[in-house]
Amino acid sequence: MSGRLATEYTAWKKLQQLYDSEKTKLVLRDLFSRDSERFAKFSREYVSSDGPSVTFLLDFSKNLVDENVLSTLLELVREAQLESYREKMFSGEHINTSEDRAVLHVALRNFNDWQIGEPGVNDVSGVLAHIKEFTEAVRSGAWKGHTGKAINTIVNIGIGGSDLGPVMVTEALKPYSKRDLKAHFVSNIDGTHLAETLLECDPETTLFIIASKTFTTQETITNATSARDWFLSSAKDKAHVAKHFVALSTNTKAVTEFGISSQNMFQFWDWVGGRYSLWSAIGLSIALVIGYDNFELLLKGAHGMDKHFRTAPLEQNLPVLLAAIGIWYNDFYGAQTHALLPYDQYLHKFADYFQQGDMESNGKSVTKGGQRVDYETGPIIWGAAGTNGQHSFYQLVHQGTKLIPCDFLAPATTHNPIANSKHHRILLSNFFAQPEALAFGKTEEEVRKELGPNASEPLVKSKVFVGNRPSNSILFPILDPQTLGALIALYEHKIFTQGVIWGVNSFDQMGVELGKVLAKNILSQLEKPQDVTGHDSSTTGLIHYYQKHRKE
Ligand SMILES: O=P(O)(O)OC[C@H]1O[C@@](O)(CO)[C@@H](O)[C@@H]1O
Repeated sequence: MSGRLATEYTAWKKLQQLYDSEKTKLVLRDLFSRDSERFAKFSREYVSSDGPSVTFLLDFSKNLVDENVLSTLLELVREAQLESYREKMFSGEHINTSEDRAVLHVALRNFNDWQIGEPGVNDVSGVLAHIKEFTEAVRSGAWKGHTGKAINTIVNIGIGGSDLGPVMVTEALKPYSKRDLKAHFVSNIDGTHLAETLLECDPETTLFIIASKTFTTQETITNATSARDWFLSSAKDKAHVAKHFVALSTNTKAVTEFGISSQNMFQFWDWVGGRYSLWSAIGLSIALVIGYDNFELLLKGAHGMDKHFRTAPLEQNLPVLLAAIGIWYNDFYGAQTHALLPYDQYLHKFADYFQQGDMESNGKSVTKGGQRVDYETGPIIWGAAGTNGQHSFYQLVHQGTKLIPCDFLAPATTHNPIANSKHHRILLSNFFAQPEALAFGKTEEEVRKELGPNASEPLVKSKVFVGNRPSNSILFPILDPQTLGALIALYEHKIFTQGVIWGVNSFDQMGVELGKVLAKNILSQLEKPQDVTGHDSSTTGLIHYYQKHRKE
């Protein structure tokens, strides 16, 4: 049962023994040379069961596993009762125990496929209808600003899950965007973010979207207030706010107190986690940019993956396979990070998105049962689009002292086949080559043969690639809304599965609270040096230096 210490599982102990006894034998050069069927055995093609067609290939053969390791990892998944916990999630049980909430982002893309009893679930379709109606009005020009002009600019003001999902998806699906509708995303409290954005905006043709689940987040409310002040400095009449401000929130009271009417509010519910909210009203900016129909394809692509995750046998279950293999490195090989490396410029925000998605979910050290873990939990998620990463951090990934499991993702077909797709062929040649280099490296013998007999020993040694560095490769036909939806859901369910095994609550975020409280206290002390009390000498010294050197 989840909430237990993972190290208590029998399968965990077996995995430790396997690691200790088999590690030196799990060498990819040997595993591949011994088994010509390895790729066939350790790759799966995903094909959506219904809804919009989605297919992609997951090749996990370049991982440091054999059949025995993989089956033992799946034993661990079973012993942690993943399947039972998965059903609790899908059925709306309050598995977010610290906040007594259900976890039902799957209900946002369910299209009434499954009956779920949680209050609000039956209102999802109504909110989607409101999103459809509103986005079509704005995109068609029917929605007019206070001087009668159509909207040509949207500014989403939100942070964390109220920003990262819309940013990542609107970047990823730019080929589907309405190019004459400019989208901006303001998240940082740093005045620079809003100031620089407003330079691009005309108050007569700009729509502000205030995105905040709680509608209390200091950065967002401060930015929203300043944006409203900026707007009113030219529009003057507060009545005009209604044509240029909408809100996305669970907090109707706070929205109306801010001055946005409930008619201009798109509601969602407490069972939507911030980092799982792009499928909800938080996705309004996405639907404005790519159109409601494509937004619906995004949701339906995710729903197809939900059905796969809910029903596929563990051996065929892609989120479970990714989760299990990730735990093998994180908890037995000592890997501290996991790299997401999309070979698609449109996915350049993919890793950023899952920094919150994964690290805010599983960056925990206490189980749901209140025990401090004695094992590693959530990995550090990072990454960048290929091939840029190859000219930045791949040196360390290939020849550094750290094991960094990598996920490579790529579309077989580009949206931009310039130069007769020459660019795409070069991109994909790297997508294929990097995992090969990481897995199989280059031996000292191969280096000597290449450099000849006169090469110095240090030079030879510096050119050896030890290899045996693991990766997953995900290859899909083209990056369209439904495929993106399925890929995001794939990783969401991977994160869920790992959280169940580690016994942590993947759906609260207590760790973000202390900093906020301390900052509020310091904010009240920034005026004068004598105001600064109750801190260590470092914090006090820093604040005094700031007070001495600030100009404003
Ligand atoms: O949507 P909101 O309520 O403004 O929260 C924004 C973000 O702040 C948090 O750090 C929680 O405080 C993230 O979990 C959340 O996505």
